[in-house]
Amino acid sequence: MFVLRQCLTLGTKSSIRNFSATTNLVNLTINEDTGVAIMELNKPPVNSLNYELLEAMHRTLVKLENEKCPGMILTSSSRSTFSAGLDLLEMYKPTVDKARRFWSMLQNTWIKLYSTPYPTVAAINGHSPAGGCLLAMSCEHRIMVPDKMIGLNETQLGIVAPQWFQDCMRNIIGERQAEKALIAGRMFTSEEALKIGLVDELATDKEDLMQKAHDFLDEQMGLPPLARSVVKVGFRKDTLSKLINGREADIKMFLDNVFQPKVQESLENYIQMLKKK
Ligand SMILES: CCCCC/C=C/C(=O)SCCNC(=O)CCNC(=O)[C@H](O)C(C)(C)COP(=O)(O)OP(=O)(O)OC[C@H]1O[C@@H](n2cnc3c(N)ncnc32)[C@H](O)[C@@H]1OP(=O)(O)O
Repeated sequence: MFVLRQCLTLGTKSSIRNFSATTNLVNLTINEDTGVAIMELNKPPVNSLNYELLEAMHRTLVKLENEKCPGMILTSSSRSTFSAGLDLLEMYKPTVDKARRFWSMLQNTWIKLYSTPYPTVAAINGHSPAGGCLLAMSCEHRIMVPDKMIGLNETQLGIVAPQWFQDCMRNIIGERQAEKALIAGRMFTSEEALKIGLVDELATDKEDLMQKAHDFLDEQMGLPPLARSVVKVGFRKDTLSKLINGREADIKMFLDNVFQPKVQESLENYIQMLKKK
């Protein structure tokens, strides 16, 4: 543990391999002593998930899988935001081809993240609405800094959280809480999210956040990895298979939904509102 902390705080070059050169959108740091990967989303200002960021994430997850990563921390380089969710500009007046390509990459990335055999922890160092919340919920453990917001707020935007977003939430906070949260499109403060189990721990600041994330991975990496991963994937397989076996239907649902005039109107108003802030 001491070695790991020293590497992180001092940035000891011999112990950390940094792959940020391969893609600027995701900074990947791997500790050579422990193998632990830190995947830092780096699309300023708010890590909105456009095709390019999703593709960079997917590529990074494939790399980690090939290298038999023992554990991964997902976090963000933004000071305010973990991820602002799906990039609204990808959904506002797209061509059919662009929308289809975007949604398919979102599916690819989520399937990879949700099915990782190794332990994953979301170090949520900022706001985490909608697709940002999905990323956090796809990790095994969630630790969040205080005074930020997290949740699936789609309803409030006049759009519908896809079934697999909803399933992820239901799997974590249970049927009743998820139904209430999803119908209202409710955003929770960090403290409220802890109370309902949407996040597992709160941290005092970024340093504490990363320390707690490493502590979680240390504990998980002490377990027999094969048994651990079989149980994890077993718990997730129904949610995964639903999407994997229904990818085309899910794309069709997205396309039908996103091209509705009412949805386009809601997106336009929301984008304008964000720009005027
Ligand atoms: C039809 C099927 C739908 C499928 C399901 C959809 C899922 C989704 O994920 S939809 C996206 C939902 N996301 C949100 O509701 C978040 C919107 N953003 C915010 O609430 C805030 O930006 C914030 C709390 C995340 C961060 O606040 P702050 O630090 O104050 O930053 P600003 O609001 O000033 O934003 C900076 C900059 O970024 C633009 N922006 C914010 N979010 C998005 C986004 N999701 N997509 C694209 N662009 C976004 C914002 O417009 C600002 O732009 P500029 O004015 O040009 O700087």
